[in-house]
Amino acid sequence: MAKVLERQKEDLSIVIAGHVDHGKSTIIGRLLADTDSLPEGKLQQVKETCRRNSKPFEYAFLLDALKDEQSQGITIDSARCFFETDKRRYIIIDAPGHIEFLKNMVTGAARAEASLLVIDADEGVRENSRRHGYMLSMLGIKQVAVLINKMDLVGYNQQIFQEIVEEYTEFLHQINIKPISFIPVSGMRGDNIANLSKRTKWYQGETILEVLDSFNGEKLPGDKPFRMPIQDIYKFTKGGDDRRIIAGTIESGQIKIGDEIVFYPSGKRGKVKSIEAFNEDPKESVSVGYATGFTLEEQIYITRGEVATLAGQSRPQATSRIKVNLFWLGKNSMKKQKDYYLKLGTTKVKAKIEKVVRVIDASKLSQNEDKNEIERHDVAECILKLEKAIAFDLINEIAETSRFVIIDNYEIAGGGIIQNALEDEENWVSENNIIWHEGEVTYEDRCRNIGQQGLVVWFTGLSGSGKSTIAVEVEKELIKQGKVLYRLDGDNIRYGLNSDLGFIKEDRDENIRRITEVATLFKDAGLITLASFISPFKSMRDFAKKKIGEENFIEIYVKANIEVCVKRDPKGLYEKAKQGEIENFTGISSPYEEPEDPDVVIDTEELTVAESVEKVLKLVDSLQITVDSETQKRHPN
Ligand SMILES: Nc1ncnc2c1ncn2[C@@H]1O[C@H](COP(=O)(O)OS(=O)(=O)O)[C@@H](OP(=O)(O)O)[C@H]1O
Ligand SMILES: Nc1ncnc2c1ncn2[C@@H]1O[C@H](COP(=O)(O)OP(=O)(O)O)[C@@H](O)[C@H]1O
Repeated sequence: MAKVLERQKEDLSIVIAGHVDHGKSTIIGRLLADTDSLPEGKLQQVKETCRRNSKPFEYAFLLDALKDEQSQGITIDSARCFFETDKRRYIIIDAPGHIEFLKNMVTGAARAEASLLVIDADEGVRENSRRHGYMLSMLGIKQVAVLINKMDLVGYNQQIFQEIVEEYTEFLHQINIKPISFIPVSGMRGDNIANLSKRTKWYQGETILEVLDSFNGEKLPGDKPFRMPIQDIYKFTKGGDDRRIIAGTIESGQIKIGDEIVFYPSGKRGKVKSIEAFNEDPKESVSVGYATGFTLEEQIYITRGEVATLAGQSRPQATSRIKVNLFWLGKNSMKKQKDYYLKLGTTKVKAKIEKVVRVIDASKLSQNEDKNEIERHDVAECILKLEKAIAFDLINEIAETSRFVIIDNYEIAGGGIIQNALEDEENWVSENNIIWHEGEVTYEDRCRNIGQQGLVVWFTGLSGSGKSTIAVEVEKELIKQGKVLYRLDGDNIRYGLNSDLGFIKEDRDENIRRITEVATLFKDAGLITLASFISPFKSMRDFAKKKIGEENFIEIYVKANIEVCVKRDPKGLYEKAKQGEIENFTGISSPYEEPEDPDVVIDTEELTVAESVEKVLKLVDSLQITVDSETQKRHPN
């Protein structure tokens, strides 16, 4: 588990951004030097090196010199450095690559609460001065100070300063940012960084350090509703210790023992039994910023990616259709139809563009409503369709649980914020006034009653590959183990429930849809369902997995070559199909789409029936969390 954060003096993370060569590194070097945050002798050492190489000393060199030093507490990793004023400790995040910055903002590794935007007085407002402003505004960083740097190059001319102030203020106004101040500075000469400069007598404002100290720090814990994205569940089952610690980092709010937690999107609930801290005594309460864990009175099954919230406080949104504002930094444009991953908090789901509403040029602020793809450096408003519902907040409510990144081919390629939660189109039932009637007995009650969790083991494969043979044997073994289960088989279901369906694609899809509904109900009853169907189409297998729930679903590909299946031909059907007596026969005259990423592949040409069965049982065993019989309840509360 992540170490609990040590917190003494207040921390404030600031992102520093600006066009290349506008002087970010020099300003950072100055800030470190002027606040005595450099290691003993470092300044002298760098000056000495410059002298030896007959190079004029620059404060920017300090950053390079510090990059290698990891031990001093104030040194720099490639993107961050630290310094202190009397008021607090600052973490300066340099945002050169942006992707890294984006990742840090979204994962919480380094989350900026304010920003310094640097503009070169000599060059004036450049494309990136505007783009970076836009990006920060979008990510919800509203505390901004603008540093007009290199004033020495323009003779400390107030007129030039004023013109830039006017031009940039107008731009920032359009993107909803009201800068706290504009400061005329020279990183090179140290004007208005830690001390007011005599060279800008016309400037009546504050130094950079004073402005930093005037930024608001993070909101007090408890100001906002509790949010903790679940990172992991740690199970201890040895030596009488049967705790299940639900771990994560608290993004906002606080909890205490006895509080009722509601997890989203599942809606599951439980009461906090204990609060755990790594290498520390258990605590009574814990608040924002801590990596922590808690246990619950109830044994409920939740997974990474859910968001823990407090009952009675405002709830997060949960849907699989969202309207977002995103900016794209990927080499390849973001396109409709293509699958991406969206990562928000600890959840990661497949995402597709449903609609590009408009594309905005972040520098010129021009808009285009006819584009169908999002190019590098574009900002876009679009509707995303996610593979399943996720929990999140809107940017104005809780920014931390509203920011996301988009992953394209394993790399972060864009990011943004969620503007709106949209109705799930699949939710036609609500439009037809059909409302699921929740009884008072919960899924957890049912599971406790029979001492197991609901699980669907889905066997897919060609006719004759061995699905039924294996499922029948697995069923016998699980019954011996005392499990409560039911086996659903292609032929049996088509015997009654689906006797109206044939083998054209539409009928096969409807077959699997109905079976999925049945399996979902069985799962909800706490049963183990062994489902063996050819289920030749990936889209319907994915549908089953999504509907039943990934954590309660195992996909097993029972694999055997078509030639082998034809040879086995246990029911003589291949022979008939070849003679043209059966139409649309899978593998002969109808396709079978092989699973791309099943939980397990059972190659029945290689394994014996007994070996196949053992493989399945092992997997079922590793996933089935047996509910403790002592806590079994015959009746729910
Ligand atoms: N045209 C055609 N294609 C495939 N299978 C056929 C066909 N006609 C009848 N059968 C018999 O039906 C069983 C498959 O039913 P499923 O419900 O599993 O099929 S599907 O998932 O809807 O594709 C299948 O059972 P298994 O051999 O156990 O797979 C066959 O016995
Ligand atoms: N390792 C194996 N696993 C399962 N079945 C096997 C295996 N090796 C041979 N077989 C034979 O293959 C046939 C599979 O038929 P069946 O289980 O009805 O397939 P399906 O349900 O996939 O149509 C049976 O006759 C079975 O005895």
